Amino acid sequence: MQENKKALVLLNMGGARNKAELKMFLTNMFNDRNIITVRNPIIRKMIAFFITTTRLNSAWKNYEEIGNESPINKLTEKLVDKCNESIEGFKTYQVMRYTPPFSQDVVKQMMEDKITEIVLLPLYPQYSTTTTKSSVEDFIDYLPYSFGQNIRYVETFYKNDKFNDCIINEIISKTSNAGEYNLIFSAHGLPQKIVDAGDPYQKQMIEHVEILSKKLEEKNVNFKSVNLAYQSKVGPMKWLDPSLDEMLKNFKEQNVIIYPIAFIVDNSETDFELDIEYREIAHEIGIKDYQVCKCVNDSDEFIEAIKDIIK
Ligand SMILES: C=CC1=C(C)c2cc3[nH]c(cc4nc(cc5[nH]c(cc1n2)c(C)c5CCC(=O)O)C(CCC(=O)O)=C4C)c(C)c3C=C
Ligand SMILES: [Fe+2]
Ligand SMILES: [Fe+2]
Repeated sequence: MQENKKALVLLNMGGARNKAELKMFLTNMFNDRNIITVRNPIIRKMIAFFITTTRLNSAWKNYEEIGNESPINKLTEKLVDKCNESIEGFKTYQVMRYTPPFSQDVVKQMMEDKITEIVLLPLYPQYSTTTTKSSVEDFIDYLPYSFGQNIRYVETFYKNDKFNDCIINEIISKTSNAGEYNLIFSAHGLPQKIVDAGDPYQKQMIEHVEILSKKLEEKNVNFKSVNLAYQSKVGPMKWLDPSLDEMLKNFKEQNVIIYPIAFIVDNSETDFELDIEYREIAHEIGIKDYQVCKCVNDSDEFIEAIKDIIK
């Protein structure tokens, strides 16, 4: 009888290691039918070409400020290594959606490794068609038909208690005086049109913030205020409200702690946007102390949460 060989596959977005990869990232992202939802692939290709061409140089300047690459790749690799050291019974792989390693190549490797059972873990706590669905569909597209049904995926894990403990502990580590700080959960934004078409991301995000607020209350950690805002708007369309820029304006001469609630590992949106760009905005507004929490990354606590999430 054939031995059962299980794989845990971490799915993430990817990010640029250099300027050529930023072009690749943008091209692949804007050709994704879950991101640009126009049906005609030729029109989508034209839109992708237009956005990539106009955005490339200005976007690259942001990566120059964080060492010429996104931290997302190295941090996801560290997480994979730690899973391989600590999670028994699984070989862990990573797949990125818009930069290598791509599904096609990893699936090929997994078939060579004679994997017979797969658990997909998209590194997005809340479900979105633009992230979870896009990554899972892309992976399954490359899985040979002969592999059969031995595959399952984690749709969301924002309700997982161990995961939420990781978030709470990071937030608590930022101050010994919560009453003096406003806590802002900052989520990556989404076009309103995608939510109106049925994407559950906003609803789950609101629920996640409620769960975390309750957990803080239970621990008797009482922030001056707890808020949810959306960062990283791209283009002229309406995106989810309130934006992080607008939210920060409420806290002139006050202290703020930001938690990046949509991400598992730090990336350009945390290291550049939150830590550099929004910090400057906060300074201009007159915010006194502005702190950005780290994502859960490859912390021992998060590895324990993964064990619980996939069990
Ligand atoms: C229409 C555009 C975009 C949608 C929708 C979108 C959704 C979305 N994205 C993330 C997570 C990440 N996005 C990242 C970068 C990034 N995102 C967009 C656009 C959309 N995202 C762009 C154009 C970029 C590149 C940077 C830039 O030019 O602004 C990243 C960072 C990758 C890295 O380089 O480190 C992450 C992570 C989520 C969770 C999400 C929807 C829920
Ligand atoms: Fe994004
Ligand atoms: Fe951005």
